[in-house]
Amino acid sequence: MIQVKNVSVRFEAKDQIIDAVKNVSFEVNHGEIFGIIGSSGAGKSTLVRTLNRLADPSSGQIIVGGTDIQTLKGRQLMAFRFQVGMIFQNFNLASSKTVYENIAFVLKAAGKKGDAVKNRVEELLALVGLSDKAKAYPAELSGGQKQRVGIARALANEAKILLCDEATSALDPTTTSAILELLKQLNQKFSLTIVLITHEIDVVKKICDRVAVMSQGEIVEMDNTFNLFANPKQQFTQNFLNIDENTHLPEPIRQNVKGKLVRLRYINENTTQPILYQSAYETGVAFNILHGFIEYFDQQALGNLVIELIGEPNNIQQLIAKLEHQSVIIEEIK
Ligand SMILES: Nc1ncnc2c1ncn2[C@@H]1O[C@H](COP(=O)(O)OP(=O)(O)OP(=O)(O)O)[C@@H](O)[C@H]1O
Repeated sequence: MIQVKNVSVRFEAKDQIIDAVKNVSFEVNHGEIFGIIGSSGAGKSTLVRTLNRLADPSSGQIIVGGTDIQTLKGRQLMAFRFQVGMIFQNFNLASSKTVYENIAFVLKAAGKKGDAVKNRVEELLALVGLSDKAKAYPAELSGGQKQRVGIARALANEAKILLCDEATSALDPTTTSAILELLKQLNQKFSLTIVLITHEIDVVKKICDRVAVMSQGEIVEMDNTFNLFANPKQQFTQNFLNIDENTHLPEPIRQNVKGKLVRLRYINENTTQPILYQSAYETGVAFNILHGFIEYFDQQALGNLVIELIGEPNNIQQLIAKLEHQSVIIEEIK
C-alpha cells in the first residue's frame, strides 16, 4: 500500500541544517496498523507528513497504491489527498463551524452537493458515535469527541489510508482507549490502512500490527509489535520501551535477596505451562517470585518474571539451561 524508499528530509534554516529524516525505508501493507514510535524530535511528524505530501522529501521516493506521489499535480494531487486522511493531536477543527459543518466542508471541497453531503455527514457521525452532536461547536465537545469529529472528517471522502499524528496524546487514558478502539474497528470494517505516530508505548502495544522505532531521524528497529516487546534487538529500543521498568525491584527488597536474582521473559505456550515449577522441581532449586506479570498482544502472551533462585550453583545452572531450552529469555540481574 505504502512504500517509503530511502527518504530523507533536510531543513535548511539560516545557518542551520537539520536532517530531520535520514534515509528511511519501510513498507506498510494494505489494512495494516503501522506504528512509528520515538522520542520528541526523532522526526516522526516530518516523516508522516511526507506520506500525504504535506512535506516533500529532499531525496528518496514514496509510492502509494503503485503511484510515485511526487509526480502528482493539480487534480490528481487533490484526489490523492482525499484518499489519505489525517488526524492530529490538537484536532485542527474549525472553531467557528459546527460538527456538521466541519465534516461537510471537506465533502464540499471534493465536489459533493446537497443530499449527498447531508447523507454522508449523518453516516459518518453515526460511524464515530456522535449523531447527537451535529449542531455542537468544537468548544462544546470533550477531547475524545473532538477527535471523533477529526476521524469522521479525515475519512469523509472514502480515505483508504489514515495518518494519525499523536492523535491520542492530548487525551486521558480512558478516552485514549476508546479512540484506539474506534480506530481498530474502522481498520477492521473498511480494511483501513493506518499509520500512527506516537511517543506513547501503550498506544502501539494496544493497536499496532508492526512498529518502527525512530531515533534522530533514523529507523533503528522495525518488527511486529509482539516481537519488538518480547525481544527488542537494539539497545535504544530496550531503553525506549523501558522493558524492565515494570519489573523494577525497590532497592531494599533487592538488597535482601540472598540467592541468584534473574529476570525471565517467556512467550505464548510457555505462559500457560508450569515450566518454571517443573524445571525447578527436576533440578532441586527453590524459587521465590519477587515481581511479575503477563501481557497479552492480541492472541499472543508475553510473560515477565523476576525471581530469586536458591540452591547449589550447579543446579541453578541446570535450571537455567532447561528454561533456555524452552525458549525462555533469562537475564541475570546484578
Ligand atoms: N519546518 C521545519 N523547519 C526546520 N526544522 C524543522 C521543521 N520541522 C521540523 N523540524 C526539525 O526536525 C526535527 C524533527 O522534528 P519532528 O517534528 O519531525 O519530530 P517528532 O519526532 O515528530 O517530534 P515531536 O513529537 O516533538 O513533534 C526536529 O529537530 C525539528 O526541530
